[in-house]
Amino acid sequence: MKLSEKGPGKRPRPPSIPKEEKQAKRAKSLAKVAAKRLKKQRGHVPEACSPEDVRWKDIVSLLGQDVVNKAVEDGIEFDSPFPFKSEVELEVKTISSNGEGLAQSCEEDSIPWVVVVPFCLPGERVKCRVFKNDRMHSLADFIQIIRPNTELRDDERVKCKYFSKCGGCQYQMLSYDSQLAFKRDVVVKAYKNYSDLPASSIPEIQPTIGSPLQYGYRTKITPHFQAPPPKIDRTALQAQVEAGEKPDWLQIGFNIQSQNKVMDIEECPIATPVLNHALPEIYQNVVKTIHTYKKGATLLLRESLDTSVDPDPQDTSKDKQVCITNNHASIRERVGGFLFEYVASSFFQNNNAILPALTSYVREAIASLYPDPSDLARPTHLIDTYCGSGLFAITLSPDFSTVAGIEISADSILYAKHNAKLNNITPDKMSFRKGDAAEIFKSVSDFPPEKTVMVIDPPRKGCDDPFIKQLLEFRPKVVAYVSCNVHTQARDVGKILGATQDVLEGKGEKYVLESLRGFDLFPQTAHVESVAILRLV
Ligand SMILES: C[S@@+](CC[C@H](N)C(=O)[O-])C[C@H]1O[C@@H](n2cnc3c(N)ncnc32)[C@H](O)[C@@H]1O
Repeated sequence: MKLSEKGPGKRPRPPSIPKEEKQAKRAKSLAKVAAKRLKKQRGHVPEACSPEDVRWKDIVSLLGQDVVNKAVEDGIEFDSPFPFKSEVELEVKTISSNGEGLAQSCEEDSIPWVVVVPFCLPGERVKCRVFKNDRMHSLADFIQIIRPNTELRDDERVKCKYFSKCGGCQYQMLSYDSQLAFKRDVVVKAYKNYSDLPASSIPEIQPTIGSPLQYGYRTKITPHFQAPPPKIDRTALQAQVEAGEKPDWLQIGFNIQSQNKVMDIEECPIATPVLNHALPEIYQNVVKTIHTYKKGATLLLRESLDTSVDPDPQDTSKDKQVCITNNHASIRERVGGFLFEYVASSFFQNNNAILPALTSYVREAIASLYPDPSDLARPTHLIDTYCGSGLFAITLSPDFSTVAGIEISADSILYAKHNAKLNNITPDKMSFRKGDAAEIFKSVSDFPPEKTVMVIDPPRKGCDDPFIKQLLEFRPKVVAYVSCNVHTQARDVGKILGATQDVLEGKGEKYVLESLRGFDLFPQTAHVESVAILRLV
């Protein structure tokens, strides 16, 4: 009989695979995936100064270089004692520069291995779930504190209801003084691990300067969300959201810790009150229109002074803070006695409260190198590389006769020129140009290097070699290096000081690191801004 003759619903079913066989097949395919992943890992070397690399240096320091070398020699550096998804209780030994706990088993015969667990502190016993194994360490999700470090931890300090789920702020259980002390250690370790400088070349690292606001300080947040699932019935979705119902799959907020998955956020305690006030309406607008989105999107909420009021650097009486969501709109803010405007999508520091302290510190740290105002060696010229919309060029300008800035973003350069005007600084004193930072050396031939200060404030990846090479050829008298990534800063400062012998040999000059200190632009998180002052002597 032909199959078609059997009629509908009469087709012979394929013989069902026994359960054990199915399980064995699945285990085999999982093992294949794990082996493939391991193969990839073995060849994977984290990029220098990346968070993985910074963590690896902390792991090596905890295990000891000899122990790591021995494990590599024995070929066991990927032999994790913790299977995927295993739940374990461990002792937290220290905290990494990324702000995660580095934990170990306390069994005497345990093999040397570190488990990286967020939201826990040195001296604590923590329960966690391993989700990834890597070279001599595992990454784990935090489950619970079994034994707290009562000297450091006070969970009453935690102000965010998403703490330990959202990937944002790891340090809320700490006192603010402890946060600042941890951040000082990050600067110390960065210079030890990345500068390649002898300890004698690194000055005593000064205490981290705290932010006047420890919550409610972030002037910019960027919640995001994913598009509707591809096969969803959009008409039904529209009816659902128009009826005021939010679909379960729609999450608008920030990423869950260690996951590439968004979680709903109704408020963010580190964001300013103005942004938190505006968030619910913006959130609801996305819910109501989600059926129109083909792709996911990132929202922008940025605090600004009301730009419909005429700008006045001195008069603050008409100041009114508003929330801007349009990427192309102008943002306005004050820093000390100066006014700044910039396009909403461009870079500007996100903690306005600490900016007067940061910019004054850089200004005073430079001035303190020449305490006598009549000193003829006092620098008169300033170059602000990576200048954005002119923050350092403008706030430091009262101490200099001539100022130049360079920046890759055309928008930021337009605004830097506008900001000079806004603050009554004339174009014969201050000029800005668009270009790669290294291009600046072509246009400052009339700047006397021995009277020039150079501010460097690059993105997280730091400076590239052509820039450092030209800096060493130009030889500005003072370099103020401001950075949101102290590891690349340490690497670059190491190159500037270390190259001195080769490049400046015969000229009787060398750069010295005069001072180094962190600024807390990012309270409740593990991030630290670092300011290094270098002088050619
Ligand atoms: C950390 S921000 C500092 C901006 C400014 N100093 C401030 O504090 O507002 C770094 C800036 O460098 C700019 N940038 C990135 N790569 C650059 C390059 N190769 N040359 C010049 N500027 C660059 C970015 O557009 C950004 O404005």
